Amino acid sequence: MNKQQLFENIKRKKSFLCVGLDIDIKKIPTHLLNEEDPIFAFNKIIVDSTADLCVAYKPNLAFYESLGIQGWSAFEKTVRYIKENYPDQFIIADAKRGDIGNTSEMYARSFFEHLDIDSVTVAPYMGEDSVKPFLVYPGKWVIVLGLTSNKGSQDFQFTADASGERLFEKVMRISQTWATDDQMMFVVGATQGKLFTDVRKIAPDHFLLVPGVGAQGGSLQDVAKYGMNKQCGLLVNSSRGIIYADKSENFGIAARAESKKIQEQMEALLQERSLI
Ligand SMILES: O=C(O)c1cc(=O)[nH]c(=O)n1[C@@H]1O[C@H](COP(=O)(O)O)[C@@H](O)[C@H]1O
Repeated sequence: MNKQQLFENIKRKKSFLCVGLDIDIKKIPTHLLNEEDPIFAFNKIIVDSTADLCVAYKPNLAFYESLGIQGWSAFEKTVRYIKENYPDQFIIADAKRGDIGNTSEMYARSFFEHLDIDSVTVAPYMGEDSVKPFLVYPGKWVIVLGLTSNKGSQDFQFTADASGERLFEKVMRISQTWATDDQMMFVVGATQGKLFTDVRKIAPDHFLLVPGVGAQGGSLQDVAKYGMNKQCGLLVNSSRGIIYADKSENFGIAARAESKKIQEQMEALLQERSLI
């Protein structure tokens, strides 16, 4: 999927919501534990309940890998289920990979060859040769960590060099020379509010993956105010706020209601900017 297609999906669905599939086996309704694959059974209901309200899904690998082979199998089944039933969805493997080139090549193979996933999150700390192996797949995306949503983002990301350039700015300025904005996005946490203005100075046209609304308390209004561009340019993720909106057997209905609430806010924000 390219950038224009992603924007078309956003306009058609009046939504730039990404549903985070961060499934903790300890938090899913107990009746599902009798299923052969409880995590996949949970995901199927979440996806079927939300697919018309969102444009992307983001399974975070940690939640699957924590269960070993069973978790990886649930991850693969989930990706295949989305691809087969909702081919317009943009799938993000949130894996935060990145290693020497030879190793990154293997990570890229597992997400883009073994599985036909659209994008993978990558930590840029190891530099160009750790990111480039993900960029040789036409139509596939790398989502580089820019300015993260967590408290620890203060530890390194704001450190400025002699010229005043902060580390997150340097990361975003340099890494965008490795690929076009049809292949690269940046992660910017919703909790960073006004700083989206600074991000947009460096990356005016890139799509941003924005986690941190919902459970982490980031403001969708601020993200749109300071971060939206002429192609929307935002994929706003919520995981726990949607998937655990209700912990009973009604979790699918509750996840849909929560997604609908966010989608309606997004529709209003897109209208305000005359994008729909
Ligand atoms: O790369 C990410 O997606 C990410 C970056 C970041 O800065 N902050 C952040 O929360 N995330 C991920 O986004 C999701 C947020 O989940 P909730 O806080 O439950 O909505 C988790 O999968 C996080 O690992």
